[in-house]
Amino acid sequence: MFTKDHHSSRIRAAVESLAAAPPQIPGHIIDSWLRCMRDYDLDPDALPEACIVPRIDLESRQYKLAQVLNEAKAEMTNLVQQIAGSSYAIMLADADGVVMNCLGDPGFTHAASKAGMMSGAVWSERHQGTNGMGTALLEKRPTVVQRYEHFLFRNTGLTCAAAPIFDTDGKVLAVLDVSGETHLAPRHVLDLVSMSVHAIENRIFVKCFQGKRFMHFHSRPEFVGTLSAGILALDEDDCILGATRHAQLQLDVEARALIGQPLERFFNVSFESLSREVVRPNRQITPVFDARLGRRFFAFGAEPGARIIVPAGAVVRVSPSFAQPNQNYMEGANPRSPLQQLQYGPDAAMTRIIAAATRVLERDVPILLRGETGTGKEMFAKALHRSSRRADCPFVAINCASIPEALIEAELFGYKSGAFTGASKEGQRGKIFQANGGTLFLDEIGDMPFALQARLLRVLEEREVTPLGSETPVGIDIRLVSATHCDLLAKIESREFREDLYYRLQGLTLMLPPLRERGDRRELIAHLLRREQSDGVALSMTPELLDALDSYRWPGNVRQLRNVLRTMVALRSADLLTLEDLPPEIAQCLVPRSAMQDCVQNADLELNPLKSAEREALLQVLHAARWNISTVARQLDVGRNTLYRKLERLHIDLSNAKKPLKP
Ligand SMILES: Nc1ncnc2c1ncn2[C@@H]1O[C@H](COP(=O)(O)OP(=O)(O)OP(=O)(O)O)[C@@H](O)[C@H]1O
Repeated sequence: MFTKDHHSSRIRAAVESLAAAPPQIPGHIIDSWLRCMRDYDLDPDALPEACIVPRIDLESRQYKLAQVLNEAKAEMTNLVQQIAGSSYAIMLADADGVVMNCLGDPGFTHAASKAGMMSGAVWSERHQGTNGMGTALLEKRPTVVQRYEHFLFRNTGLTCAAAPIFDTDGKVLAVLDVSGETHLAPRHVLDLVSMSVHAIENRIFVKCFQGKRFMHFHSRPEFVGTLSAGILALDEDDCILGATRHAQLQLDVEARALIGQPLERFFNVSFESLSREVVRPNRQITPVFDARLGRRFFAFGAEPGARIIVPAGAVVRVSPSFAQPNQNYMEGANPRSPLQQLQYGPDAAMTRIIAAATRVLERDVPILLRGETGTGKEMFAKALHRSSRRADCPFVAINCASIPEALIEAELFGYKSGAFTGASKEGQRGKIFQANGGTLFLDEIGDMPFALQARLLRVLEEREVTPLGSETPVGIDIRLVSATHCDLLAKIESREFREDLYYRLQGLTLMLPPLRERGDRRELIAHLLRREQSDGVALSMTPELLDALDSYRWPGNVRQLRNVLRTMVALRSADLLTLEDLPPEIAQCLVPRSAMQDCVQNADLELNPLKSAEREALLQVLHAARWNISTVARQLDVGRNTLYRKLERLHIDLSNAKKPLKP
């Protein structure tokens, strides 16, 4: 145990006379201490303020790193389970050392956030001195930093194990870290972190080359299909499209020398000869030879669509039929924009409105969002803003229904000092001006006082605001998004809403579907439940509960669903939620599942006998699989999209099938 003085004199002595540094201090730690003193001018005793990036910066970094974060999620949850019970935080930071995601032991993550271990905190070496994430990013290799190896005395309570995540060209994308106050066996933890990093890299690789053929290989047969195996992605002509880091290591060739080359230049096999083995019940591996050096490897080939082995550390503990995120929607070769992330699975209405909004994203078209309360209109407006080039400028929301009528004018347009009794001396910039360069979201626009509507219209037409008490207009550049749950046409009819303003607001009107009509409801439930498990505890639910939540009518839409899940999580007796956890007011409204089938049986159909028989057969399979589309797709060995097309052709309407007959 060192005192503060001891700690800093030990570092200074080691840096000043490298030869005299105690041998137990590893070389990479001394190198890092040197950088801290000479390059960053840090003081071991200093207590610098934790550096936290602004929220908007964090969100844009998370957006850029979306694919890595998506693929890392499951692995981080695995890690949580593997080191459960210790006081630790598991963090993923981007290549600049900014923490993107932080999970861990609930007791510790609270204390950890005080030590700056939280989303948005910067753990680069420059900011925090020698530390797991910052030093691993610079060293570009898995790194342990134990207590007094930290440069800043204030971090010496921690032990960190971190490993960088690379892309296939060797560029560092991010870093995964486990940091704790307890003295975890650091080498063991580093092994776990390194395994998770390999699993994440493999997942990203497989996702990037989705639909391609893969060859898995290793020099030892027992390692084929494990994390240490190499994976090559191949096109139909056996040409190499990509290679994982392990593939490059084993072949001792860099990606750029592999890509575009025929497979036969490196192995004495064709993909055909390998994949023939895969159809056998027990996946066989085939001995193959390195075409250049004659070394022996073992390999198997996986056809596109075949279940690809993405070796992972441990299996995530979720109930087997709990809706997993729909792979096609949650992930993809390209990161999804914040708008696209609002869709969790197949749903025609969401696809349509997201596509329409994306088309006008960079055009000066005002958007009017309609939809029942709680359908996510404000979330949609925010996502629209974050997906556009205005993302770095303000998003300003104003709820026209909740501001007293007397204040709304000042709130919107601002005022000069002394404009009215009670006005502040300095005056105030109105919300419209605050949104300059960004997005102004007018929620509950139907409740805007009639008299004000004319002023708003003028602002929109002339693109300038004149604060109360002023005569000088100020030019503005805003994107306008408004929202309402009421029928504006009826309000126009009753002379409560100006028709000219209505047409000015609705350059594009988008109707958000109620939750009960969304085809991605089950995936949305799964997503919201995952959001509630921020303390790192893996929550799951029984299939019965998922069915029940799926079939409820949700008058309060996504807001109500989120609140119900939040309550269930808070009051739960175990991490596996069951029907018992349902709030009574929801449980009372449920209808037995058998009653739900009628609507699909009695559809008014015009199908030929063959199609009718196919429909019957498919209904039976769906029924047996509890209407789980992924299960059915797997059983029938077709893709989910093909299955959805088939359902449509055979007039099987899933959302009807699952809806209760009465709310
Ligand atoms: N697509 C979504 N994904 C995750 N959560 C959502 C989604 N849509 C809505 N929510 C949740 O529901 C809550 C309500 O959403 P939001 O305020 O955007 O709805 P709204 O339609 O604007 O409601 P209101 O009409 O009552 O103002 C949000 O706080 C959010 O937690």
